[in-house]
Amino acid sequence: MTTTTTTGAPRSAPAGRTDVLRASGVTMRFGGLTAVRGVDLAVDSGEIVGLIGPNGAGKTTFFNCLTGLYIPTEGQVSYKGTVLPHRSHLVTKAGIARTFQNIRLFANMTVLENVLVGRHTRTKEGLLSALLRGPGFRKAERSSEEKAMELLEFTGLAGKREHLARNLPYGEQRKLEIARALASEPGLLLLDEPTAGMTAGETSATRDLVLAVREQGTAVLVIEHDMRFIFNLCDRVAVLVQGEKLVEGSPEVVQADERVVAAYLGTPFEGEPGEAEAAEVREAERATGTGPAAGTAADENPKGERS
Ligand SMILES: Nc1ncnc2c1ncn2[C@@H]1O[C@H](COP(=O)(O)OP(=O)(O)OP(=O)(O)O)[C@@H](O)[C@H]1O
Repeated sequence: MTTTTTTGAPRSAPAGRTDVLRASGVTMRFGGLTAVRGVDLAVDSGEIVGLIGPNGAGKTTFFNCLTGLYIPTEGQVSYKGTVLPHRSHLVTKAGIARTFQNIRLFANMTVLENVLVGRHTRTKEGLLSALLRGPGFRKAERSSEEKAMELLEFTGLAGKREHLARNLPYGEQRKLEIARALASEPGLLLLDEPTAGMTAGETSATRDLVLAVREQGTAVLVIEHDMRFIFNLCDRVAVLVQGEKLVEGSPEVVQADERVVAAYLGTPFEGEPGEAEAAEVREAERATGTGPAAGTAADENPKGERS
């Protein structure tokens, strides 16, 4: 895959693969702020796709639109050909699981219990029952326990099954989050900055884990600021800048795209998302005399970069 795309609907899965995720024209506005603008993105079976972009580019907002936490202002999201509801537990039930930028474990529950809670969408018992550990949950727990232990073996945490989540080292807490997400048996796993704050060794272990997740048949969409991690791991990478998809393609194509480098360095470039709107505002300010006077430092440096 070496295509570079900036516009257009998400393409269909290539031969031998099937559509897992298709996001079409997803836009999310918060009042006057458009955090995500008309983003198309597809993930196919067997793929690991990276989503990168500078701080505030809209990556997490886009994830929240995919997982039903936000109702997109425009656009729609399908999973395996079915449009998803705007309810996060129904999205999980449909087959999309996620981890969050900040660790969200049940700190005072054991490692095993955390994974068992993650099973609740695949059992008849609800989350409340799981948290209260009522009789119905205990029965369902017996059949879930085997699956949970498999996941703990898979993530290398089986030996710590009885440890409280809060006592795990940071890297293992991140692993536990992934194990818990996998407990819902997803077809797509969304990871939001899985290596943030990790040592090089932990990052490398996370890479191996994500590759193993793919081997087990779960496609992955991952947000990450660690470029080395993304470019070594992903089959395809999409770049968001100011809420818009700027580039999408193989890691080689994306790394070589000078617009991506410029976006990270904060250097203006031709056709930059939001640049046309910014130029209109500057023109209006000039016309009404409300903007900075021509020739000032601010006018020459419209992005307000420090020199
Ligand atoms: N609930 C919200 N209400 C208002 N504005 C929001 C909300 N969530 C996000 N934003 C704004 O939307 C923009 C995109 O934020 P978002 O967190 O999605 O970016 P990001 O690419 O994930 O950034 P980072 O890499 O720093 O996590 C930012 O300007 C942010 O302030």
